[in-house]
Amino acid sequence: MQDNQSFSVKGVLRGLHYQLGKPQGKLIRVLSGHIWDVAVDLRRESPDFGKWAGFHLKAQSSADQLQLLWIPEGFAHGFLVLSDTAEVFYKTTNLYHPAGDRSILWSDPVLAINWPIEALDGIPLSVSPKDALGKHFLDAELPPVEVTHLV
Ligand SMILES: Cc1cn([C@H]2C[C@H](O)[C@@H](COP(=O)(O)OP(=O)(O)O[C@H]3O[C@@H](C)C(=O)[C@@H](O)[C@H]3O)O2)c(=O)[nH]c1=O
Repeated sequence: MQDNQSFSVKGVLRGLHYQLGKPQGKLIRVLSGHIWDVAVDLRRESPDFGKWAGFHLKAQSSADQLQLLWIPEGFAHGFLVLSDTAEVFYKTTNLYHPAGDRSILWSDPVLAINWPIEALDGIPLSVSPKDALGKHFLDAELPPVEVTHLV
């Protein structure tokens, strides 16, 4: 539906983002560099609700397999750039919908995401003002329960 591309330097942390109203599944590919990518299950009906999963994603070199990560609708998404620079390309299942744009705090203590900050070799984290004001998980406005998931 929409193609996005972002460029970031080492230490940039984006997330944890999701959209209300027009949820976005995301197919992630790193064009250059190395990121640690994380998905958080926000589907209240899911047995994995509130759990996170992290993945190292690197650009494909001639010897490597192509790495693509699929993040379904109903998940929050974020990543931390571990290489000097990184270009990330991702396709989404819905268009950007600013009114539904939401951010959960990357450092939320309930989620307790184990970001690989030690891999930054002392480079400080860089979080946007918007993401620094992300909601705590327990205060976040979550997507509605998907009736289709219950049957
Ligand atoms: C994502 C996006 C942002 N924007 C604008 C809004 C704002 O002015 C500027 C920067 O927005 P952000 O700070 O949200 O950009 P960014 O931190 O790159 O947001 C992305 O982060 C990763 C982790 C995701 O999961 C993506 O879905 C997306 O939310 O770009 C668009 O116009 N269209 C878009 O699709």
